Amino acid sequence: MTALTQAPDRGGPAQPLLEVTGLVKHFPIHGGLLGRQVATVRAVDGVSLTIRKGETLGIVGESGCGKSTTARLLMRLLDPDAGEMVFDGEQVGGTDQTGGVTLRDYRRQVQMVFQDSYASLNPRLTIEETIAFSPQVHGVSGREARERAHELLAAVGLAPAQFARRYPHEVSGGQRQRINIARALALQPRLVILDEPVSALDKSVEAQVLNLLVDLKEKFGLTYAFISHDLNVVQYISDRVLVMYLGQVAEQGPVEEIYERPAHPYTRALLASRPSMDPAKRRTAPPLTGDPPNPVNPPSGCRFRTRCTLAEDVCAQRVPVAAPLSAGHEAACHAVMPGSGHSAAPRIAA
Ligand SMILES: Nc1ncnc2c1ncn2[C@@H]1O[C@H](COP(=O)(O)OP(=O)(O)OP(=O)(O)O)[C@@H](O)[C@H]1O
Repeated sequence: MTALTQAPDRGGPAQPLLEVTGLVKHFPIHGGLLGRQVATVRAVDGVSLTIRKGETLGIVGESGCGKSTTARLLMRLLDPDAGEMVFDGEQVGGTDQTGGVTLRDYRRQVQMVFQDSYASLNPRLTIEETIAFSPQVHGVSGREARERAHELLAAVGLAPAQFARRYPHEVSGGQRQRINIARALALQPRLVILDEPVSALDKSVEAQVLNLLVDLKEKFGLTYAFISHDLNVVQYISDRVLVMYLGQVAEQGPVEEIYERPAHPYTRALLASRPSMDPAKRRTAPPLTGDPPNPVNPPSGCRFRTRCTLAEDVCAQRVPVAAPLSAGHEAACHAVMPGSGHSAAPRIAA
């Protein structure tokens, strides 16, 4: 048995693997003849989250709410403007002097799978070369890296004898996404960030790839952050769910809590807007209307207030903080925050 088929001891499921506090990423917009900065897109604006060992954290929200920017920050493909990241108890971005995990080591332990399976593969490399590339960069011998590539091809359901020598354009979209997954696992990561990994696939292929991801997580002892705008897919795959709105966290909690007892009006509206065959799952709240505001100039106070049926004066005046609702479930909404001044808020006992 080789190292790849043996899941290393990664600790109990409740321990945090990645803890992120106050993550911020603003993009400057330049314009005019002199190319001066004319505006700032507040793509991610104070996101805090925890991904526990062995779990899948689903991240949902409408287009433009900052999911992909969050994914790139978690992967450290982008540098945050502010915020702290702690990976398995160690500060991310440390040096020999400061201690902590170096970015190079972090980027080995955290890998990413993107939506566009074709764009993320080099068309000039065979599938075997594609998967073996990163291990070789990290000092694994050519022979061992090729063996690892074949083992991973088999693990993602592609017969090595049939696929190893082919090029990305010679396989289907679903097979290409399997290759991307194999490539992401080649450095034996602990955390895999999946950014809309099944959104470009047909429904039947989508189900196969989702089941494959579930199997691989078990087999290799992985932890996932799963980003998607598809609430049904996120419900299927996640243990916990984080709902983003306009660069911030609206609500987070265990998957059953979020889907059965959503507290934030945004989560309720999102769920009411999703396509469902089950009438009981439809229209539990008014569905979403309109588009999210521009993240260059977000509304004051609660960012959702301009689309919220519960909005009151306090929602424009104060930024809501996350209110704890039940174990691990919290929502940033004045209407659920005891003593917030919102007419629907629980009263604080004297
Ligand atoms: N490099 C960039 N420069 C300027 N603005 C950016 C940049 N990248 C993202 N944005 C903006 O940041 C906001 C968040 O974008 P992001 O792609 O993270 O959202 P998303 O939730 O992943 O959306 P989608 O589901 O459409 O991919 C958007 O308004 C987007 O236009």
